[in-house]
Amino acid sequence: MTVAEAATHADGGIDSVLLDIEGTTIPVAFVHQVLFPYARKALPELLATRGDEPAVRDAVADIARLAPGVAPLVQLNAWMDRDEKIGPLKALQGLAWAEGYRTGALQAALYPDVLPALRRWHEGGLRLAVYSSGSEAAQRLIYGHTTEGDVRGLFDGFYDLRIGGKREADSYRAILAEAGWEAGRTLFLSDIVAELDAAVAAGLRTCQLARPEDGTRPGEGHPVAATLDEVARLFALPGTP
Ligand SMILES: CSCCC(=O)C(=O)COP(=O)(O)O
Ligand SMILES: [Mg+2]
Repeated sequence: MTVAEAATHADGGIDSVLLDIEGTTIPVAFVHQVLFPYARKALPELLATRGDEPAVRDAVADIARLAPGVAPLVQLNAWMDRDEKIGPLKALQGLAWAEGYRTGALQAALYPDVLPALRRWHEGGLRLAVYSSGSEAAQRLIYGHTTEGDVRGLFDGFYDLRIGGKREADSYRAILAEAGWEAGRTLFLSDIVAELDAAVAAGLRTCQLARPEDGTRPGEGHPVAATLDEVARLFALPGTP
């Protein structure tokens, strides 16, 4: 759909926006070249020294259930090699990143268009929430440690894989039920077409972020935007520049 066509179809009825993180609000390069390597390096020591913490114990128990007989670190490395979106890996990565944000080694640099747009949308009365494969704790860390400070207050909710996988329509239904949002007035933003397809199956409106700096390719079946300002124009969101 072209920008003009989407604008024609826009009814101005969006009151809630659900946002993916990687490729939508944060550069793919930051996740793959900064966050993932940081966690991969930190995980051996984390497993060796923090095994008594409930969150670590729970994640290790989940790994044993999903991959019986495989050493936790071996399994984690295999999942990381394949960029698997799987609960215990995401929980442990979140714990590793917490230390990086605490020491200042990590700071989240969002795409430059993101915070100005989210602030306008928030001030304009839109409800915002996050849905990422990264754990809820990791999401809060990212938005709590951006280059512009703690912006967690912009969001009403943080949803992760506990609600279900991002390519399953039931996950979006569960988010709507929990948030009390209406499907037809909720816009889901992501760079991944399979996620957008699942959201459409649950009745949500969708827009793909295809950001040239990430090399994301526009897919079929959804309006496409390169920035959140373009999303705002396509869907007549509050504070459209
Ligand atoms: C919470 S930031 C790290 C994101 C992450 O771990 C990941 O796998 C990317 O998932 P997304 O659903 O945001 O594309
Ligand atoms: Mg993404």
